[in-house]
Amino acid sequence: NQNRRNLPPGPRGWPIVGNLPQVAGEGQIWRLLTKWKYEYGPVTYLNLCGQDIIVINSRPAALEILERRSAMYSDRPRFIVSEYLGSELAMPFTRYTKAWQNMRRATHEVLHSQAASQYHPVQTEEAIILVQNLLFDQSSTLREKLNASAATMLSVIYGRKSVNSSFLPSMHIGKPAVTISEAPDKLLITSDILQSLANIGHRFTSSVYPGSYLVDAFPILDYLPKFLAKWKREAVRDRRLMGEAFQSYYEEALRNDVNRGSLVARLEDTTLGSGLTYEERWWVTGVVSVAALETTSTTLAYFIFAMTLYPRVQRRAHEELDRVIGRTQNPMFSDLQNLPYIRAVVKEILRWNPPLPVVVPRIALEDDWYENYYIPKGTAILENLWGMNYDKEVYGPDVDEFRPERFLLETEKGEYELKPEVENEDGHNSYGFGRRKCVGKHVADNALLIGICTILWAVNIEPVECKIDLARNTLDTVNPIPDFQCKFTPRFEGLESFLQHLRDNFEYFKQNKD
Ligand code: HEM
Repeated sequence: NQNRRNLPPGPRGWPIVGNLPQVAGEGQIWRLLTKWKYEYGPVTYLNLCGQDIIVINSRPAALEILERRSAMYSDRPRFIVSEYLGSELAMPFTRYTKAWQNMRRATHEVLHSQAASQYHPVQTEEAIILVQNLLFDQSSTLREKLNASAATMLSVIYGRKSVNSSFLPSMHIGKPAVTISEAPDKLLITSDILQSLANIGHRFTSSVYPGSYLVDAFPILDYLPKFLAKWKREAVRDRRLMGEAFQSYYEEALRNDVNRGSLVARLEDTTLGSGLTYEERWWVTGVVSVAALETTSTTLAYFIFAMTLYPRVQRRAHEELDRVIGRTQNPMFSDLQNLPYIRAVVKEILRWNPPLPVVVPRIALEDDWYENYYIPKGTAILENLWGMNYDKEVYGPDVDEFRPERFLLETEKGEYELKPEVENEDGHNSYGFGRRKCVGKHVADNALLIGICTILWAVNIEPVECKIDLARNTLDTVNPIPDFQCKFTPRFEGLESFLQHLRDNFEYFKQNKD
């Protein structure tokens, strides 16, 4: 094919295996892809054992290919192990099918920007609970506290009563025996739903990591019978475990949600779930919970980490909060319009350390051209969101720095306002592009805005002298959680009783007591 002479540039590969040796075993692949971006440009060509891959490294290329031509680029390629795990039921991994459309429609219905504002009250209350836990709860780890806060979404999906009755970590006896990072490829389902959902997420995302399974490079290996293929046995077993877990969460929610407001109840009681089979309904609710949980809690962890590294940013945020909100009331969603610095902090966190630096690839459904480059039909298209967020031409030479001011203009009074071009735009690329763009984006933004604002309003975050380990080489498409220590202290006297007073008057808390 003459056109193949016009494939985008990329690193030279080996005969037969192509670029596999360069990418296989390379943890945090987005850093390597971003290094190549500076050598080869906005689109890079790779070949993994004959599979064409084009990496999209720039926002203009992503907008042109994934948004303007989205009809041609919304399908996912086939990953054999992921298929055995149940990808056809797991929305972020599903092919571009009628079933995906029905799942997307049902989830969009409860997550679009106006629907998302219904959750403001519970997100505001959850932010207060998080602050209380950060300051005064010595019994759980930082990660557990952040996960519990991100689990607000579970109450939307499964109903508040279900979440309160059994899902929150404080209700569980003992800690899970194995943590996520110790066993990413062995699925562990425990009585702790938050831990189990995180483990399910890692099982899927690590199964699509480039080069992680030989069978995806050499599909002929799929003909091996189960007794000769450990990966197949494990994937079949894990699919069963996930299905059983999702089904039990779903059915427990159906029993407990007497108010019938949860996504689960709406899927059963209204036309929302009409295009979905019973099995698809418990999978979609389970998988959306997975997608919501760790992305949000990892972003909160990076926020706290950034505050330990950049006290100057924390000081400026405190100044803005003292000026706009004061200390006699807690932040509300209606305050955010007057808090440009806080809004810039949230944008900068998502730019600086996106929880998903690369995304499950798409596939080109037809032969196509981008600028003068040829994209053959069947090419896997990989979004390098990290590379886009670290684009020096867009964000300046200091892309490694955490600097919210890049989204701000300073006024004559020495205050800040958001640059007009980011007032209604994300300013980063971390939610992806086109028809598969994150469906939970509005809920996620709201949780981060009110969570980060409330933490900064109430708490001083200081580093504790320790070795920070950011170099872990997980073979996964998700950003590893920073491992660090810090100290939280109240920002003003009387905070403890003020928080308790707020909590005593919560709707959420009252229902909790019923
Ligand atoms: C900071 C938080 C979050 C980030 C950075 C994030 C990012 C992303 C990204 C990059 C994708 C893939 C987009 C693509 O293929 O181009 C995605 C997909 C998805 N996200 Fe999120 N997400 C977040 C939170 C959430 C939340 C809170 C929910 C649910 C309430 C959610 C539900 C989903 C679902 C269901 C998909 C699959 C969409 C599809 O394939 O149609 N996410 N997310």
